[in-house]
This record gives sequence, structure tokens and C-alpha cells, in this order.
Amino acid sequence: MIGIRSVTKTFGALTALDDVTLDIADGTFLSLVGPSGSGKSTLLDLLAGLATPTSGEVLFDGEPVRGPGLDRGVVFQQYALFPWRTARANVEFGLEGGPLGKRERTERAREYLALVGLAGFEDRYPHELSGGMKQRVAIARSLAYDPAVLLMDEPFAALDAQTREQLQEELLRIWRRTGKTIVFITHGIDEAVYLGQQVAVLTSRPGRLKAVVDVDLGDRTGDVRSGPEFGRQRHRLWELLHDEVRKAAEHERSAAR
Ligand SMILES: Nc1ncnc2c1ncn2[C@@H]1O[C@H](COP(=O)(O)OP(=O)(O)OP(=O)(O)O)[C@@H](O)[C@H]1O
Repeated sequence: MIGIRSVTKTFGALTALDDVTLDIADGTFLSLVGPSGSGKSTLLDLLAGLATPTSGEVLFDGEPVRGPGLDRGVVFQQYALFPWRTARANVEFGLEGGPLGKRERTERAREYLALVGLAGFEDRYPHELSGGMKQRVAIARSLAYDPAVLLMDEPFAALDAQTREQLQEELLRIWRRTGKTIVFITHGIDEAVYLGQQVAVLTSRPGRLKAVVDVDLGDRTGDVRSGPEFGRQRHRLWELLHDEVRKAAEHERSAAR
């Protein structure tokens, strides 16, 4: 479904991504990890069509991505909700200008707020919602116009650990139910392993694809994070990332000198 073909992205003299090639099959949940500055957000921007590659191409269903589109929903770390709109009206926003009438938009917004566990909170304004609830609204808004792909850039990073775990479980439930393709950037190895069927690892600057690891944790029910298989997968990823994080820190130290 998504084809990233020999993609390089430079900003002036800086190479953020170097010759990245990766195919993401329809319905996959792919976690994307790498040290700070390895080009994760840059790659997501390219998939979203918010930026264009310096060379190479990004294909979506075989067609080059030429800009943002309703076939791809994006969720960022910051909730990006309109403070003057209720939760429902925030979700409706993504549907305005589309084929649905007012009543159908309201119905769709209710449905998706219920899907993310916010039934009964439709009329609350963002300042009346917790951080986790705001991020649920942002997820509902992205899902409501039914994009084939959800692109998520550290969406749970600002949340406390318990809320984060809860939203991770809910995201998996939504993914299973909707069959979306999800690309999920995270700094957390645990989060990457828990969520991803596959984990793509980028190298320290310039960002190259170091490995794509398959994660097989079955249906992830119960306390799978405490199990031996989770520990094994986690360690494997830790080893892949460890060197890269060290290199990134060295880069930063030499840049500061
Ligand atoms: N618009 C831009 N102009 C110039 N440099 C940029 C721009 N966007 C990103 N960069 C640089 O490209 C490199 C990759 O940045 P990017 O944000 O993609 O990394 P990241 O892996 O997402 O980092 P982090 O984990 O810290 O969010 C960094 O060195 C960054 O400073």
C-alpha cells in the first residue's frame, strides 16, 4: 500500500533521510523508532504529503504522493484541537466540505467518539477534557473521515504512563476493528514492541533504514508486557537502537563544541 522508494531528504547541507526504501502492506501496524534527529518526523511528513522527497518517491496505492489527502489521517503529539469547538464539533470539522449533511456528520462524530471511549463527552470543550481525552478526540477526528492510513507522530508522548498504556490498548483494538494501516512514531522501545507488528529502525543522522523487525506477540491479551517473548523482542530492539543512540549523542556533543 505504501511504497517508500530510495527516498532521500536534505535540508541544505543536512541529510535527514538517506536512501530509505520500505514497503508497508495494507493493514500493517508499523512502529518507527530511531534516535532523536534520525528523520522519523521527516519520513512521516513525506508520507503525509506535507513535504516532498529531494530524490526518490513515496507511492500510495501505486501513485506518487503529491500532497496531503483525506486518504491519510495524521495525529501529532500535540492535540491540535480547536478550543472553541466541543469534542463533537472538533470531530465534525474533518467532515465539513465532504459529502455528508449536518445530521450525518453529527451522527458520524458520535460514532467515532464512542469508538475511542468518549460516549457522553460529546459536548465538552477541550479545556474540560484531560490530556488523554483530548488525544482520543484527535484520534476520533482522524478516523471519522475514514482514511486508509493513520500516521501518528508520538501521539502518546505527553501522557502519563497509565493513560498511555490504556490508549495503546485502545489503539490496538481500533486497529483490529477498522483494519487501517498505521505508521506510529515513538521513542519508546516498549511502546514500539507492544503496538507494532513490525518495527522499522532508523540509524542516527543521516537516517537510513537499519532494520525492519517482525514482532509476534499473538493477540497481545493480558499482561503481555511482562511475558518472556515481549522481553526477548524488546532486547533485540534495544540492541539495534543502542549503538544509534550513542552515535546520535556523539554527534550532538561534537556539534556543541
Ligand atoms: N524544516 C527543516 N529545516 C531544516 N532542518 C530540518 C527540518 N526538519 C527537520 N530538520 C532536521 O532534519 C533532521 C531530522 O529531523 P526529524 O525531526 O525528522 O527527526 P526525528 O527522528 O523525528 O527527531 P525527534 O525524535 O527528535 O523528533 C534533524 O537534524 C532536524 O534538525
